[in-house]
Amino acid sequence: METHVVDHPLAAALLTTMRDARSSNPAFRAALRELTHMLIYEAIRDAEIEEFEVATPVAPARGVRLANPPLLVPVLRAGLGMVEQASSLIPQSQVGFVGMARDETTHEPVPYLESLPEDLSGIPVYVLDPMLATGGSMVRTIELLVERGATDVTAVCVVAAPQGVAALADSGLPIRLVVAAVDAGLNEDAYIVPGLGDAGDRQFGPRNIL
Ligand SMILES: O=P(O)(O)OC[C@H]1O[C@H](OP(=O)(O)OP(=O)(O)O)[C@H](O)[C@@H]1O
Ligand SMILES: O=c1cc[nH]c(=O)[nH]1
Ligand SMILES: [Mg+2]
Repeated sequence: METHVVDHPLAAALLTTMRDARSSNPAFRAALRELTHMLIYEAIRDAEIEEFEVATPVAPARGVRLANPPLLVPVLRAGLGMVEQASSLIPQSQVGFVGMARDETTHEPVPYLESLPEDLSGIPVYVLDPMLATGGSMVRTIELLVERGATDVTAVCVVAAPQGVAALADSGLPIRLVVAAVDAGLNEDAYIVPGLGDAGDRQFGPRNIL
């Protein structure tokens, strides 16, 4: 599996704000928004383009646009904090939604919402979720996409554990990973260490289901 770690001082500074337990929910959300900008910028670097002609005030010029804009899929809740920035960078993109909550005892993902186009064949899909811990939620999400015909999926994450990266690689699913950092591991509650805590709670407060 292709893994691209976005190694950049500005990305590292934003990630530091997200890691810092003293950062307020609004500060955490703002840093995630800005960091998403950099992750998407890197993720789309090699996307296919098509050319067309534009007229400047002076002369004709070569214009370019994305040949095949991606479908963006934030994984609720935590991925919601990435979707506005991603869709403003790629205004032609459409957005689908997956709701997934990890059971706090078993650490297994429990899907609770699936709002996606019927047929994803030929459409690049960018899954947005800041956290890749055991990898269970991301693998389950990509399985939902593959069931609809997706063959080109990019996971855009902020922090990953090595176990999550391995789970994606071992899944055999058509996936590449763009991430700001791969941390040391997981603790007994399957939280990433050092990580940044619960990315959903740090944006929105505690969740009330599961
Ligand atoms: O790799 P995994 O072990 O599956 O863990 C990662 C998942 O956990 C978090 O969501 P959570 O279940 O906390 O839901 P939330 O976004 O609503 O807080 C995170 O946003 C991922 O979706
Ligand atoms: O560290 C972790 C693991 C799962 N989900 C989170 O939000 N954070
Ligand atoms: Mg959470």
